[in-house]
Amino acid sequence: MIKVIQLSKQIPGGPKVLSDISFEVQPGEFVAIKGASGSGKSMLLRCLALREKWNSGTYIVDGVDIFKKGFSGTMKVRREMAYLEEKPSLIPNRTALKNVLIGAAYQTPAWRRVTGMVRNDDYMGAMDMIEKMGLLEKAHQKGGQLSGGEKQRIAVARALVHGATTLLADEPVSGLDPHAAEQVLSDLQRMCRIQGISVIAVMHQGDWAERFADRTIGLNNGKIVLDIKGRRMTEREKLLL
Ligand SMILES: Nc1ncnc2c1ncn2[C@@H]1O[C@H](COP(=O)(O)OP(=O)(O)OP(=O)(O)O)[C@@H](O)[C@H]1O
Repeated sequence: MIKVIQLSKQIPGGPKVLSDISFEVQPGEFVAIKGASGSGKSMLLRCLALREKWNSGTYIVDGVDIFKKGFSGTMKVRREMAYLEEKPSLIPNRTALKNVLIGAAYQTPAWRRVTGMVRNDDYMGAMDMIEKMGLLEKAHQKGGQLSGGEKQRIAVARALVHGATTLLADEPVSGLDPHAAEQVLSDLQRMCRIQGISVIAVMHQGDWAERFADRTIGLNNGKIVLDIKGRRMTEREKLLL
């Protein structure tokens, strides 16, 4: 379980972009973050991934107080929380499989990377993730030859290949056509339901959040103004974003 208590973030010498953010996310929950442009959605994800320093707040992951643990807390977040940036890129002339294996590169000794030899375990793990994203038949196709939706699904496989339990995804369907977006989101939904992976995704456009997420957290001006579970947003609530 992830627990965020009173997270605040101020840009050095600039504005406060997140104020008193508190929420919990259960294993297997699919949480959508919504809010107008500039409301702090990407900043919130980057803070959860520890890509941005928090000014204040408490961060508890599986019962571990991350900031109290220092370096080992940071390593826990790096291990357990996979971050998928908006429009991730694949290496176009490498296969989908190689692109996923690169996701595990920091766990691979330099000599293996130089010789290009891949551990059987890594190979199996990468193929397993590609299969979970429904793309086994594309594993040996070059990254540059995949469609936008397939690239995104391979990027999800690459982000999760080290065994992360949470995916932090910034606009995972931006720029995709509706069919591809639907496939990406239903894969993510399946991962939550079957494998208990938690997904926290910025999904501001359209009604994707309502259709695929279990819960919607709404931000306005760096503050949580909505936290809705198991139902659609009312028209009045939409006006708060
Ligand atoms: N490095 C920075 N320096 C100054 N201001 C920043 C920086 N990063 C973010 N901000 C500001 O923080 C606020 C929140 O930014 P953030 O990128 O989280 O917004 P967002 O809700 O994701 O917007 P969008 O939907 O347009 O991507 C914005 O006002 C932005 O200008």
